[in-house]
Amino acid sequence: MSKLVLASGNAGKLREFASLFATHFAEQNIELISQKELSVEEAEETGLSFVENAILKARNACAQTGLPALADDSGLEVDALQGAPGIYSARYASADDGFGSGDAANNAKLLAALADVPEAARTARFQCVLVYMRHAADPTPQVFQGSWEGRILTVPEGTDGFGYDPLFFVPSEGCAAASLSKERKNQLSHRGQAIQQLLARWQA
Ligand SMILES: O=c1nc[nH]c2c1ncn2[C@H]1C[C@H](O)[C@@H](COP(=O)(O)OP(=O)(O)OP(=O)(O)O)O1
Ligand SMILES: [Mg+2]
Repeated sequence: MSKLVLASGNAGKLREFASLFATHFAEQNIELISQKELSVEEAEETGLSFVENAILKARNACAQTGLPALADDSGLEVDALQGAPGIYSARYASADDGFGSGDAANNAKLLAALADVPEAARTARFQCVLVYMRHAADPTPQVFQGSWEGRILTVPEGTDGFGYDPLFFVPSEGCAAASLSKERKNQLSHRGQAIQQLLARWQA
C-alpha cells in the first residue's frame, strides 16, 4: 500500500475527496491520509493565484512527511464583487470588519456585500485547482482544474456541504449546493471535476 497525503485541514473537502477516491484508490493500492493525521503544520497561503497556493500546500506536506501529496486550493468568484473573495475566500471575513472568522462569518459578510444586488447580477462560480507532487522538489507538479457556475442566494439554504454552499444556488438542480448529496455535488462541482480529471489521468 503506498501512501498519499491530502494536504488540507478542511473537513468538508476531506469528506468529498474520501467519497470520490474510495473505490478508485483502493483498486490502485493507494492509502489517502489527511495531513492532520501526520501532524503536518499548515502552509502559509502567500500565493497570488489558486495554483500557487495549491503548490505551496502540497510542497509543505511533502516536505514535512517525505510522502507524495495532493492539495486543493479553491474559492468563490463573485462577478458583482469583481471576482472577490477569490483566493481569499477562506479569509474573507475577519474580526476587524466585525463579522469574525469562519464559514458563517464569511457567508454573513457576503450577504451584506451583495445586499443591493438584484438576482440577475448575483452570478458567481467556484474555482478549484488540485496539485499533485511526488516530493517537495518535484519540478513537474500535476495540475487539475474545475469551475462551477451558480448564483448567490439572498438567504442561506440547505444543511449539507461546507463553506459557501448554503448561499450557492445551482441552476441545473434548482437548489443550493448545501441541499445536494455529497455524491451529486461531486458529479457537478469544481472539486469533483478536478478530481475526475486526476482519476482519468492516473488510470490512463
Ligand atoms: O465546494 C465548496 N463549497 C463551499 N465553499 C467552498 C467550496 N470549495 C471552496 N470553498 C470555499 C471554502 C473556503 O472559504 C475557501 C477555500 O479556501 P482554501 O484555502 O482552499 O481551503 P481551506 O483553508 O478551507 O482548507 P485548506 O487550505 O487546508 O485546504 O473556498
Ligand atoms: Mg486554506
